[in-house]
Amino acid sequence: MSDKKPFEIARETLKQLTAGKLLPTPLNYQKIYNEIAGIPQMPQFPMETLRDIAQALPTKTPGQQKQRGLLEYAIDRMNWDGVKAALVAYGGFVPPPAEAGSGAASPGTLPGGAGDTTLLSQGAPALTPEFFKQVGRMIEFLQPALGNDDARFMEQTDTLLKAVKKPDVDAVQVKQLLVSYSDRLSFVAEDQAEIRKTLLKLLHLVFENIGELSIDNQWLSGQMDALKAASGPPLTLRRLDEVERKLKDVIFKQKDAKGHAVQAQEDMRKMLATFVERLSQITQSTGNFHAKLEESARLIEQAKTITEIAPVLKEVVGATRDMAYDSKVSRDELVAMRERAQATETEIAKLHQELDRVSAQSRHDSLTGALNRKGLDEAMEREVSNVRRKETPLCVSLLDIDNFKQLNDSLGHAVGDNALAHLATVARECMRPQDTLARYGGEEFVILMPDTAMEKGIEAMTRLQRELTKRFFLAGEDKVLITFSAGVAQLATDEKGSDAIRRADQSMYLAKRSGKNRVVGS
Ligand SMILES: Nc1nc2c(ncn2[C@@H]2O[C@H](COP(=O)(O)OP(=O)(O)OP(=O)(O)O)[C@@H](O)[C@H]2O)c(=O)[nH]1
Repeated sequence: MSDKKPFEIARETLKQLTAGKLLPTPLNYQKIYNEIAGIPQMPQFPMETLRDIAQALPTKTPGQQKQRGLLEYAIDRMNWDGVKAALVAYGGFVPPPAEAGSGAASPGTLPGGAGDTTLLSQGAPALTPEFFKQVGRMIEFLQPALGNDDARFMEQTDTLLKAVKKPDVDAVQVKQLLVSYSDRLSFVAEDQAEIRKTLLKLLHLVFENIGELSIDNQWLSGQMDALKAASGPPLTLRRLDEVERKLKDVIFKQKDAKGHAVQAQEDMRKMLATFVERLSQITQSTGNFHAKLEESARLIEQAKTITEIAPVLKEVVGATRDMAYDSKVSRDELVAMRERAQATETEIAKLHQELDRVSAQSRHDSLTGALNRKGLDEAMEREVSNVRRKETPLCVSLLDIDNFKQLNDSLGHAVGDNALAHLATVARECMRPQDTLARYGGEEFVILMPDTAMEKGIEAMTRLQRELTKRFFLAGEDKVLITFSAGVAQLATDEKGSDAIRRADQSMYLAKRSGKNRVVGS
C-alpha cells in the first residue's frame, strides 16, 4: 500500500494515462490508480456477460421491467452495488400465478409509476418507453396520409402523441386514447380512400373530355382551374363531388355549344358562297343583257322597214324579261340569306347568353329557386357580420336527402328534380322568413338560422323533417316519402362561416352513418 495521499495518486494516475497515451476510461484509470496506490488489482468488470444476463431476464411485470432497466443502468456504470440492488429487487417481482396471462393492466403504469405490480399478458412485448416511442413514430408517419381536414381527429392525434411521449407514460390512459383514436381513424381512412377514388374519377373525366374543349380556350382554362381548386387543400369528398358535378355540367353544355356554333359557322360559310355565286351570276347576266341591247340598237339603226325591227324588239323584250327574272331570283335569294344570317346571329347571341349564364352563375339555383353557392357565400357573409355586430347566435345546418340516387334510379331524373324542388318549397314554407335556404350541391341544402342557438337549430330541423313526412311528394299518383339527414353547427366566436358549414357537414355524415333520417348537432 503506498503512503502517497489520494490526490497525489490521482495526479500521478492522470500523468501516466497521458504519458502512456491511454484512453481515459474508468477501467484504465482504476488500473493505474491501483498500481500507484499499491492496491491489489480487482478482476475486470464483466460488462458484456452482465449485459447478456440482463437481456435474458424476463420482464413480465412492470416491476421486473423497472428493475431490469435499473440493472442495465448499473452495468453501464460498472456499479456493483447498483447491480446487486437491482437483482435483489428484481427477485421480489414474481408474477402471481393465478393472474398470469390475464393481460389486466390495472393500474398499468410504466416502471416507476404507481401499480408496478400489474401483470401483462404472457409473451406480450414489454410496455417500455421504447415500445411507446415506436407507437408514437407510427402515428406520426401515418398522419400525412390521413390529411388534416378532420379537426377532431387532429386533436385526438395530438393528445395521443403527447401521452406516448411523456417520460412516465400512463399505459391505461394511452390505451383509452388509442381506442377512441382508432375508432375515428377508421372513418378518416375510409374518407381518404373515397377521396382518392373520386379524385381519380375526376381526372379521367377531364382527360376524356379535353379533346372536345377546343371551341374556346376559356372553357379549357376554366376546367383546369376547377381541377386545381379541387385538388388543393383541404381536399374533402364534398368539394370533389361538387366539382365533379360542375365539370359534368360544363362539359355537357360545352359540347352542346360547340355543336351549335359549328352548325352556325357552316351556315354562314354556305351563305357567303351563295352570295358570291349570285353576285357573279348577276354581273354576268347584266353583261349579257348589255351586249344584247347594244346588238339590238345596231340592228334597229340598220333596219329599213318596220318588219325588220319587229324580231329585234321581241329579242329585246325577252332579254329584258330574263334580266328582270334573274334580278328577282337573286334579290329573293339575298333576302332569304339575310333572314337566315339574322336568325343565326340571334342563335349565336342566345348561345353566348347561355354560356354566360353557366360561367357567371347567378345567385339563384334555377331548379329549386334556393340560393346557389355564390348567393350562399354572400348571405353567409351578411349573417356572420350580423352575429359579430349584435352578438346573437347563428345556426348553420347542412341537410342531404337520403337515398336520392335510388329515387332517381327508380323514378327517373326528372322526378328527382321535382323532389328537390318539393323539398325546397316545404323548407321555405316551414322555416322562418329570416332563415336562408341555399342549394349547396346536388341533393344538399344549407339553411342559415339567425338568432338561433344550437338546441333551437336542431329543433327547427327536426320540425322540417316532420313536415316533410306530412307533406308527401307526389310522383304522378304515387306518394313518395322524402327524408333527409342533417348536421347542425352553431357559429363559434371568430369561426369562419365556411368552417361552421364544414362542421355541420361532418355531423351530417355522422347522421348518415348512424342510420339516416336524423339530425345531429356538432
Ligand atoms: N334528379 C337530380 N338528381 C341529382 C341532382 N344532383 C345530383 N343528383 C343525384 O343525386 C344522387 C346522390 O347520390 P348519392 O350521393 O349516392 O347519395 P344518396 O343516394 O342520397 O345516398 P345517401 O346520401 O347515403 O342517403 C346522385 O345519383 C346524383 O346523380 C339533380 O339536380 N337532379
